[in-house]
Amino acid sequence: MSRGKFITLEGGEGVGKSTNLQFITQWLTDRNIPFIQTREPGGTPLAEQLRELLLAKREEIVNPTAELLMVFAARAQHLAQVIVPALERGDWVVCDRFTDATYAYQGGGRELNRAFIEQLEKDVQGELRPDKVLLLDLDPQIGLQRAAHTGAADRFESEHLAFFHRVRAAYRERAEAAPSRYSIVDASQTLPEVQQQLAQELQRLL
Ligand SMILES: Nc1ncnc2c1ncn2[C@@H]1O[C@H](COP(=O)(O)OP(=O)(O)OP(=O)(O)O)[C@@H](O)[C@H]1O
Ligand SMILES: Cc1cn([C@H]2C[C@H](O)[C@@H](COP(=O)(O)O)O2)c(=O)[nH]c1=O
Repeated sequence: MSRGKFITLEGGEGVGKSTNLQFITQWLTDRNIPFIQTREPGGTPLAEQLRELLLAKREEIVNPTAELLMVFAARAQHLAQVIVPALERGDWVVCDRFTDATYAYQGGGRELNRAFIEQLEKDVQGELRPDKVLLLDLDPQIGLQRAAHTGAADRFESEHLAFFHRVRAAYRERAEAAPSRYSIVDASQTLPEVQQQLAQELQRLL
């Protein structure tokens, strides 16, 4: 039994992750590829509770290091309980955000030390990295406008525009540094154009 493929979908707020996750899971279903769909932060009962704590708006200012450690606490649980067993069974894992989001939001957005994130990544994940990161790239101003139609803003969505420009730049920097593992998809295109590119990227993984 060969290990399943690990695919992550990344991008700023309102780039179309939810919409395109449905497309990706339908694409896999149509080809009888066994997969699980999951998300970060989240994916297990404990990690979902940590997600709620992370996303809730609150009076208290959340310390960026505390935020980073909570993200990795949720990830450790998610990896042990869900992601690693699925990959070992031969299932593909389609994950809505993973560690690239940490480099983008906590590294770029919060400006935390990158070496600290790298150390946590090594300690929590060992050698495990996604086989393919699909990065939906969009001007944050457009993304926030799109996201505004999908409900009340959470703690991250309430950040200022400069935060999201740093998030986007950090994502792009990572993707441009490793083009074989990352695919940048221009999310300002029409949905059919975005999905045509996603299908091409998935086809290459077969
Ligand atoms: N390529 C596109 N062009 C125009 N509108 C789009 C496109 N992709 C998605 N949308 C629309 O943008 C809105 C946000 O999309 P979606 O909820 O999929 O994004 P998201 O990245 O999951 O957002 P969030 O992170 O806020 O949940 C939806 O109304 C969706 O229909
Ligand atoms: C994995 C991860 C996520 N975040 C932030 C990014 C988003 O604002 C929320 C998740 O909500 P969404 O429904 O996926 O938009 O969490 C983060 O800051 N760091 C991370 O590692």
